Amino acid sequence: MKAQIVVLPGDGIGPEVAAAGVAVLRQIAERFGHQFTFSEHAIGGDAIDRFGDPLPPSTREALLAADAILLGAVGGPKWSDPNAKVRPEQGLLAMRKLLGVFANVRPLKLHPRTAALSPLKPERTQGVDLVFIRELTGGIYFGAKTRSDTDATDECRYSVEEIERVVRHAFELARTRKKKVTSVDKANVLETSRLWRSVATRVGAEYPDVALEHQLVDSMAMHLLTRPADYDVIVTENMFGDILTDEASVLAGSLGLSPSASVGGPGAGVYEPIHGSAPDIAGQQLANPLGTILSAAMLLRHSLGLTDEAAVVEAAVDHVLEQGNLTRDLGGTATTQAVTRAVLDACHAKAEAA
Ligand SMILES: NC(=O)C1=CN([C@@H]2O[C@H](COP(=O)(O)OP(=O)(O)OC[C@H]3O[C@@H](n4cnc5c(N)ncnc54)[C@H](O)[C@@H]3O)[C@@H](O)[C@H]2O)C=CC1
Ligand SMILES: CC(C)CC(=O)C(=O)O
Ligand SMILES: [Mg+2]
Repeated sequence: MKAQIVVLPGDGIGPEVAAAGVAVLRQIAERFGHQFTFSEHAIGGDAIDRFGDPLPPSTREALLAADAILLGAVGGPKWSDPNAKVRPEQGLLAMRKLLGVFANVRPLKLHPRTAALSPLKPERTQGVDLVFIRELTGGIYFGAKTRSDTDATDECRYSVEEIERVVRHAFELARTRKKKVTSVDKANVLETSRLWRSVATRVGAEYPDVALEHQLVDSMAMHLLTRPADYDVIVTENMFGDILTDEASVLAGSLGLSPSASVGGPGAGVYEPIHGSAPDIAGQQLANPLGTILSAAMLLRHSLGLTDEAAVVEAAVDHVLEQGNLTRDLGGTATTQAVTRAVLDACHAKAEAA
């Protein structure tokens, strides 16, 4: 198959992990006889430096013509002055809005070797297999903002349509899994959450085969650490999902292991690790590339329909974890490039065996 893949390396460790994802996709294309074309474009701080715009027109044009998009990460201290007129993260938000990718799918599957690194007792993490569906194009990140010398505001707004489509996405996914949806909100305080809860309840009635429970976000943050194996699909609004998924990544052993797919728009999906640009380790080959490589596997499955190829990549990652070829965040000493090389070797072996 032919596919145009737009690569957005971004800032900090973004280029290091994006290179790992591209290397794996190139090898899969070669091994399985696909023609993937890769084109790199600017986003975030890199784009501010080069074009004065965190999502320049050349990048927008490429995004709209792509079959799939692989992103590293954006942001960093260089562009983080609270008084800066323009910020890298605006490029990321503008891209999500441009593509209409309202459902951010963040799976959390644990590998026994790395789950053992989690601060939780093994009996607590046993059997954890859950997926967050985070609403991605609405809520407080996209509301009107004001700031004066004396105060500031961020508006949080959700329409029924925005809630309904993402909740429906969660129910459809739950039907293919353990048939349970947990809808997370703050309905004891927020009007947007009360609307969220009423829409989730109405949509849930259309799925009598799927159990629906509502959970307040503060206690959800606690339950994720005390009984994570009780959950299947967790659907929530943009900011709550952003925060809960970083928390949940700890159960897997490292934030660097978590992939994501942003889907639901009319065009291409966006695939990126859930972590940020990690300025504290950038440029040192310390970044764990596995979250990005697993995002590349999601790209193969969800945007290109290449399920066998995606399974080869996921099996290769499992093999590398099993072998203990680990970056520093997982207690190892391997570099980003060495772990990527190990995944490429394992992909080769798994594809031969397939
Ligand atoms: N999608 C994106 O592009 C995102 C961008 N950001 C941006 O990233 C910048 C840094 O934000 P932080 O709050 O520090 O979050 P972060 O996710 O970049 O880093 C948090 C901690 O996790 C570690 N870490 C993250 N990814 C890792 C990996 N692959 N391997 C090993 N260790 C890893 C970092 O070294 C750091 O100690 C900010 O400018 C923020 O806005 C944050 C989240 C997502
Ligand atoms: C700019 C932020 C919304 C990025 C982030 O933290 C994320 O998408 O996980
Ligand atoms: Mg985040």
